[in-house]
Amino acid sequence: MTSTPTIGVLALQGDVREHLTALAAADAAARPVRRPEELAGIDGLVIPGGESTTISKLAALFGLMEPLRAAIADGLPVYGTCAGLIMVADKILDPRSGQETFGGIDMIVRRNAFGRQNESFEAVVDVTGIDGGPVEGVFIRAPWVESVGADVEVLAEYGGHVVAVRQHRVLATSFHPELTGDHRVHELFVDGVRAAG
Ligand SMILES: NC(=O)CC[C@H](N)C(=O)O
Repeated sequence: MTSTPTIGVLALQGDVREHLTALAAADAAARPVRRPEELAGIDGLVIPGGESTTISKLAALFGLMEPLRAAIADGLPVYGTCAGLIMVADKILDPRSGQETFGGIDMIVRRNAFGRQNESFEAVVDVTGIDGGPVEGVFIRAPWVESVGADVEVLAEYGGHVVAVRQHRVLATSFHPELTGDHRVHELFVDGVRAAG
């Protein structure tokens, strides 16, 4: 692959523009993806936060559920943030009825785990594989990872809970790094996409 991979941002809901900006800063060619045809030609995909129940519904409506499941199973590198982490989980502990995921990481996640009382906060998180000190994570009604399978790497914990994981080419964080102007998590993902090519 060339040194500038093309990375899609799933544009059904969420911080699409901020992810496009962060990916461009991490030296990727980034573009929104809404329709199954737009999956062609991408080297990786970011799934933004938002509301996982809505993303699940919209993905089904746009005909993206099966193509994306197949692409991930086939090795497409994906980075999911917050609701995006939920979308790449093989299992949700507390799904809404009918809520589905794309899967990709052998883990069980708990939605809204950090609690409604404290719905949104920022915290510094040490992420394995990221140099130069901890990253500032923005947690917005964030999930945590309840348990992981043997092939899943835990990259970060916060408050005793797993908040960043990777399995093969799929990376996921409970927090939003696209809101801070620090692009190191996106760089970690883009480096992984280059290595996969
Ligand atoms: N900021 C977010 O992405 C919130 C995730 C949301 N609580 C969900 O269950 O999908």
